[in-house]
Amino acid sequence: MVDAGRVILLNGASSSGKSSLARRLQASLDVPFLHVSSDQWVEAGVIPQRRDDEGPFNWVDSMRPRFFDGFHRTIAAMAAAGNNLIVDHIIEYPPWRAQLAQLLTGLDVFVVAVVCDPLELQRRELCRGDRRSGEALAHLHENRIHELGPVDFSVDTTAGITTTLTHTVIAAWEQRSGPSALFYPGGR
Ligand SMILES: Nc1ncnc2c1ncn2[C@@H]1O[C@H](COP(=O)(O)OP(=O)(O)OP(=O)(O)O)[C@@H](O)[C@H]1O
Repeated sequence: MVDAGRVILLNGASSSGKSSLARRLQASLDVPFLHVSSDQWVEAGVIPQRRDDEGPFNWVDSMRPRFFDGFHRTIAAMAAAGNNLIVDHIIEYPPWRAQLAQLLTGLDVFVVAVVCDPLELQRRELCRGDRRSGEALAHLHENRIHELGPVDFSVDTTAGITTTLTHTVIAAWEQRSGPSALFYPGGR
């Protein structure tokens, strides 16, 4: 039996800087961590381009729930195989958080809220041009992703992801004790 990997779970709105922070953490940590994101699957072309509103290609009601159900299971599977993971994710709904808590029970998990000023989120969204306008604010105000339950640590990327900020996250992770806040009851 291998020892399970440790999981650092970054949760933040689109454009909050999760992927950028994940890469900085990966580069700074003294042990290898895999950076895992559902975006990587999307960018690799796993999803068929056809996304009809009805029938088997219906994305919103049919394919998307299964896609993320499976993505959540892969996090647990990769960690169980002994991989340390930095998971870059948007926990959009209370059942997603509950499922992650259930799947990751018994593992060493550290949940980090990646927050950013809404105006800066909108600015980044506009600049990058590869995200739907309003997506980041929808994560904050419709999904209320930062109200789904307690976290272990929180970082604000509004002023940039500096070496100091990266080391602050690593120091907090190194000082973690007891079960992750992920396993405490959710917020709303
Ligand atoms: N601190 C920052 N200051 C300025 N720009 C940033 C900062 N962090 C990230 N960006 C830029 O904002 C955009 C989004 O960053 P990133 O991909 O890291 O966010 P994300 O939270 O992973 O987004 P998504 O969930 O949409 O994939 C990128 O173009 C990135 O270069």
